[in-house]
Amino acid sequence: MTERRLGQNGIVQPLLTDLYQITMAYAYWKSGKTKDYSVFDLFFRKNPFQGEFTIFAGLEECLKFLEKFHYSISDIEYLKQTLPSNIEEEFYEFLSSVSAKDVTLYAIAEGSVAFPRVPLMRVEGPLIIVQLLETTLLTLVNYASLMATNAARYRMAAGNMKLFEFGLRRAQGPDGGLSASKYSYIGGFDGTSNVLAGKLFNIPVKGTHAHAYITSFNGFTDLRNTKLEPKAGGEPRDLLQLALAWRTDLVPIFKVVASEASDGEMAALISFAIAFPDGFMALVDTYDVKRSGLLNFCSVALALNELGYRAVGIRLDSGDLAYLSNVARQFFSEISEKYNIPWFQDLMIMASNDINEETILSLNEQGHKINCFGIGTHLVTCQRQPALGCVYKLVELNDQPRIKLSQDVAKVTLPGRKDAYRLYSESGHALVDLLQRSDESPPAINEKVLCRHPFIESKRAYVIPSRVEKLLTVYWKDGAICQMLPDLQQIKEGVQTSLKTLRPDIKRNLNPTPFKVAVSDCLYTFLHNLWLENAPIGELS
Ligand SMILES: Nc1ncnc2c1ncn2[C@@H]1O[C@H](COP(=O)(O)OP(=O)(O)OP(=O)(O)O)[C@@H](O)[C@H]1O
Ligand SMILES: O=P(O)(O)OC[C@H]1O[C@H](OP(=O)(O)OP(=O)(O)O)[C@H](O)[C@@H]1O
Ligand SMILES: O=C(O)c1cccnc1
Ligand SMILES: [Mg+2]
Repeated sequence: MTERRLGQNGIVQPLLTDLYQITMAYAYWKSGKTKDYSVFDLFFRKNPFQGEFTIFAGLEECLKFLEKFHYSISDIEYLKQTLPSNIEEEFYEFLSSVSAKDVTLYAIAEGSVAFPRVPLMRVEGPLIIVQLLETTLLTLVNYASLMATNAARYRMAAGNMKLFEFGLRRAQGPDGGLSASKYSYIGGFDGTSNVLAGKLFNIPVKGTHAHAYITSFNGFTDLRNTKLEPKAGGEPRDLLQLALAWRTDLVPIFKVVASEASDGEMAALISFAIAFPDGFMALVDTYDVKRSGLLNFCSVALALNELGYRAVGIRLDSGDLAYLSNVARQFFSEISEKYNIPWFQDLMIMASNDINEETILSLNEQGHKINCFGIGTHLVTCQRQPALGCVYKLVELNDQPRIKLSQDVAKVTLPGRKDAYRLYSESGHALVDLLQRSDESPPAINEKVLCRHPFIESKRAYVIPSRVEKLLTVYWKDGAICQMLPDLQQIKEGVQTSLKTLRPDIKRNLNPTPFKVAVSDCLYTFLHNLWLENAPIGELS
């Protein structure tokens, strides 16, 4: 079967929802609302991480959910036991017959940048069914988009450095861990340590070793085998003897006493190099990076080189990562020059240990020689902002607009069935996202269009777009996915392409400029008239 099917999350099913969706379904059904036709918008109100953009993700999983949206016999049995006993039997018959065949779902492209208030999805269809989808769609979009956004921010901070996601052990459970691996890859990571994610989503898997591996060796007597066949074939050589000879040679470069270096660590590195002579990567901070780890690593790497193998690099997991990376690179360069081994100066220096976006930016400022990060906790738990506040709001019922009022203007919903367009400048930058009523004609290239702030009357601007992109397109109709879906790799590339359309000031880390989201003149008037119609006039006394 395709990867996409393999990747399907087994626990995503109709009962993965809030009870109130099902109790509302019964009350809707009881009050004869089975034929009512609804339009819901799924959107967020604020970008996460004090940023001014969000990456939309999770669409494919939503579509897979619609494909199998059906209450099984055991689901119905469970609901019968759980809901009050007065619920009529016919409701359960109705519930066992529901599917998403009468639902139509429009969405923006998965991996695209998105902004507050612009629907990520517009879901239309029978009120009861579309309401029943709320929680599941939200849970599929919220974390996925948050994670992809977090990863995209790390990618921007890290530039061309390699980024690996190491978060499974710290993630919000197995499902959170799996989603984190998938959506951090989409957002810009190069791979994951999560083997199941690698298998399910075809993501590159990578890894080094833990401190336990190093500390499990006490000394050379723990080594049962020290022989390694040269890469080109021939008689196996004693890697330990070769490495020890190199260690003696290197002592003057490292300006340490050979006895300071740990023999247990050296033994661990020898055994790992024998197991993976072509992929030798060493954790060097177990005892002392400068006095032991780097010296032992370089000795083993040079011994491997004698046998025709190229070591990969080191991992630093504690201490001052900027300083230690500079020290390591300096040694690698000296060795490269002294022994005329050009690639030695380019060995990989991976850093890990509680890295977050700010750490990467700070390391960049300080100057460092790291070219790869392994990132877990902060990335997968989105520690800086643990949830994206996507909501799902009714905007139209039976062709009548619906509005949700609030004391907080930011929470007032934009009523009616709407379309969204992204207007671009001649240079290719996105200028504004424009929301219009669906029956308005779309903005046209090279024609002036009035873009209004949804709530502040005086804030408006004319825009003459050089390109107009229709953001919401139909993905699900008549019971089937109706667009070719991009694979993970294409979505990942789409994220970077989409981010390139944003001006740098919108993407910067500190006090970024908000991207403008506007409404058409027609939607502005419509919204404010409806607001006045629905807002009760109070009486002062
Ligand atoms: N040069 C640096 N600039 C900014 N932050 C750094 C720098 N080097 C390391 N860090 C960060 O500082 C923190 C150091 O954490 P902590 O004090 O727990 O680690 P440690 O003492 O080095 O390691 P451990 O306790 O695992 O031996 C980590 O979050 C790390 O990512
Ligand atoms: O720091 P994170 O971003 O979460 O990255 C993953 C961490 O997981 C491992 O540590 P481990 O679980 O062995 O424990 P430690 O915290 O004591 O290093 C690894 O050495 C990293 O430090
Ligand atoms: O492979 C690694 O180095 C790794 C994997 C998970 C967590 N920490 C490190
Ligand atoms: Mg750690």
